[in-house]
Amino acid sequence: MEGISVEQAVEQILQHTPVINETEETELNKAGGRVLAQDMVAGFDNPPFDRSPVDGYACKAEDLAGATKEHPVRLKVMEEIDAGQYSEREIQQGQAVRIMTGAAIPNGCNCCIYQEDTDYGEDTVEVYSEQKRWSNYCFSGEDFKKGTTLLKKGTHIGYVEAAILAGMGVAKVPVYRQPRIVLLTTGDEVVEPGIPLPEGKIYNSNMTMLSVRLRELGIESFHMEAVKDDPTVMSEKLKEAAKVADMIITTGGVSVGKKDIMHESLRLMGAERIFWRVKMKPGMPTLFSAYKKTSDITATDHCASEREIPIISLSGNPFGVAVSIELLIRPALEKMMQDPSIGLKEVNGIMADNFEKGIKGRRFIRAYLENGKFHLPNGLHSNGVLSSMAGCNCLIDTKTMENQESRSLNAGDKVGAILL
Ligand SMILES: Nc1nc2c(c(=O)[nH]1)N[C@H]1C(S)=C(S)[C@@H](COP(=O)(O)OP(=O)(O)OC[C@H]3O[C@@H](n4cnc5c(N)ncnc54)[C@H](O)[C@@H]3O)O[C@H]1N2
Ligand code: MOO
Repeated sequence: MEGISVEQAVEQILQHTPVINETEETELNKAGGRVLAQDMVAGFDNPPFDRSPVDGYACKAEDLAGATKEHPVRLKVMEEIDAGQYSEREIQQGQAVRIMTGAAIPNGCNCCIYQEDTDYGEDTVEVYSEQKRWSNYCFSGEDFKKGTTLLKKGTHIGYVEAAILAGMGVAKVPVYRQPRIVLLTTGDEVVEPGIPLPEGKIYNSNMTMLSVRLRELGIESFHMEAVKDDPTVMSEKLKEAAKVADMIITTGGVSVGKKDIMHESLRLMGAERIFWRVKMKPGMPTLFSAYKKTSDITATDHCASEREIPIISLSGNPFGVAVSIELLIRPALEKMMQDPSIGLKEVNGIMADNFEKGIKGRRFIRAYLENGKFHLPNGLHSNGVLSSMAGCNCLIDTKTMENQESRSLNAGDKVGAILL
């Protein structure tokens, strides 16, 4: 197979991929999936007060010595404290307060009692069990202490991290700005879904695949366009895209046919070819270029700065696009977004089925991993066929086959894969 290895391809893509260091503030509710651009330090103890974890009563544990159902201890109930209320009262020997879960425990108390262990009394209460000091008692700061760094710069914000930020009282979250990715597809045979299909045409599945996958990986902002098979038009579109993009992804037109326009389009644009062809199936004819863009001189910034924009041109076959997104684009996004959660996850397992095609070179095979076993979907494994990939959750990498010389992959073989 012609070309460089997948690893070399990734290395070269990374070399020409910028890290986005610009930051912005986003609303807390929109922070999920973003990456923190600053350490987040607690500004107060949480909870800010000692609180009851039960609905019941708070009192002094010493008062309850020897309490049983037969010989209850009777305490005077001074007041009721519900969650959200605060009492300045100092509780004395023989006294208790009625208290609800989450309410601030008043001074003088050192335990809380489940109301089920009492007679639910209003003015006085009979308590049926002893308590140790500090039992059913949550201390202020048990969640976090003022001055503690709770989340570090570079943290991927998931639902838990977002909720921690909410608990800290943060409404605007400092995050790295999102990469601006422009998606262009080529192909005179390709039309957009939603219109009747003319003879000789197919619907554009690559654009939707790329945009939805990017969204799944946390990238919302991008521009998309289907461009006809004309190198002059495409080179203009590429130049336009380069004005706004941090990265450009194209599909189709990278092979050797008369209409494989990407080579000429990128030359006309003035982009530098870094590599063409990767030793992998599908996605072999992937073309990677870098475009040096000089930003305009502005009034405030008198020196023109040069920026490099990576242009990843994928083959048109939809399964090739699906595989290349994972192997080539994800590592670039991981670097660009400084988000380790985007990195590839590798898994090992055992083949449950035979792979019926012969294996030449390094191949990535769609599969479904369940309980350590790789199941192959029904339907063709051709590179232009996507329908059989529905429901698959991994790509088997034939480089991980125990017997590298083997041309077949059979049930029982140990093999590795990347998770989708
Ligand atoms: N003589 C040779 N022919 C081919 C070679 C070769 O080495 N010598 N390589 C083959 C391999 S491998 C691949 S992969 C393809 C790559 O072709 P291109 O990247 O130039 O892609 P296209 O020709 O434009 O399209 C390939 C295939 O995918 C369909 N397609 C394209 N765009 C879309 C889209 N947006 N949505 C859905 N489907 C799309 C297109 O209609 C073609 O069927 O070249 C082989 N040929
Ligand atoms: O590299 Mo192509 O995607 O094998 O069919």
